[in-house]
Amino acid sequence: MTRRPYIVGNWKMHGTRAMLSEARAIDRAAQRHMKVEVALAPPYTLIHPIHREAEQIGVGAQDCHHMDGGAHTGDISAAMIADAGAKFVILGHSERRTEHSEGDARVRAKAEAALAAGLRIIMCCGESAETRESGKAVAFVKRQLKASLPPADQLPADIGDKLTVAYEPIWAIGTGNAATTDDIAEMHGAIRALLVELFGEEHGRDVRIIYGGSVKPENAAAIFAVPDVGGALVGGASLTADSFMGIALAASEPFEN
Ligand SMILES: O=C(CO)COP(=O)(O)O
Repeated sequence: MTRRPYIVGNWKMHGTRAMLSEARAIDRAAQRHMKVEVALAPPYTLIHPIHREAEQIGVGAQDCHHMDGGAHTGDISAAMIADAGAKFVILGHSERRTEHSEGDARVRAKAEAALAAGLRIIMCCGESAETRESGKAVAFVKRQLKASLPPADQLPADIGDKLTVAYEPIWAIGTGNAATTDDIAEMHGAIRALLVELFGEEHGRDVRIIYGGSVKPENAAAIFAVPDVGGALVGGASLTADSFMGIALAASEPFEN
């Protein structure tokens, strides 16, 4: 099955209620791009207000704790974000891995907790500039992803619906320098091969692999034309409806010919 392109906005630590008008505009515009699946991961505080109003877009969170509950001051569980209206959660983002010392085993525990709470997951992976320069990017990402994903027997049968992989090279995030289409093609091909090895031909091909790192309306069409690119995880350019929907338009055009 070929799934719709998946365009996800990661608002990171941006957005107060004043941003709800932007979310509304994204939701309205998304109704015109039904061939693309559009979603937003706002800060926790905006999940419920966006969920209440959104008719077309999916709403998710940027992280969750790996435990169901308990004495974890300042944390939030998968069940809590689901209760607020989240349908998915981004896990293993490099900013979490770096700023909160999250290793692969912790990320994997979060994935198991999220799936148990009925959430879909967007599992992030990506190498640093040093790793790329040393020529070990593909090996690093394959190892990181394999260690961060739950084993096949713990994943639900509808794996292509529950799991999306996001390749986000750290050096491309927020820099304005997206990876080249050649680098994206090589990495997404390697990730696809790993997914087929882990989950079998049918399920491994059903999982969308989306690219993140300085995606903008100007470079989106070229990136979406790369084989095995199933959408984008967008930071800065998802903060306004104009630029975010410019990216969604680039994803829908080839499918509207
Ligand atoms: O980290 C990202 C999305 O999760 C990418 O951020 P930018 O689009 O701002 O580079």
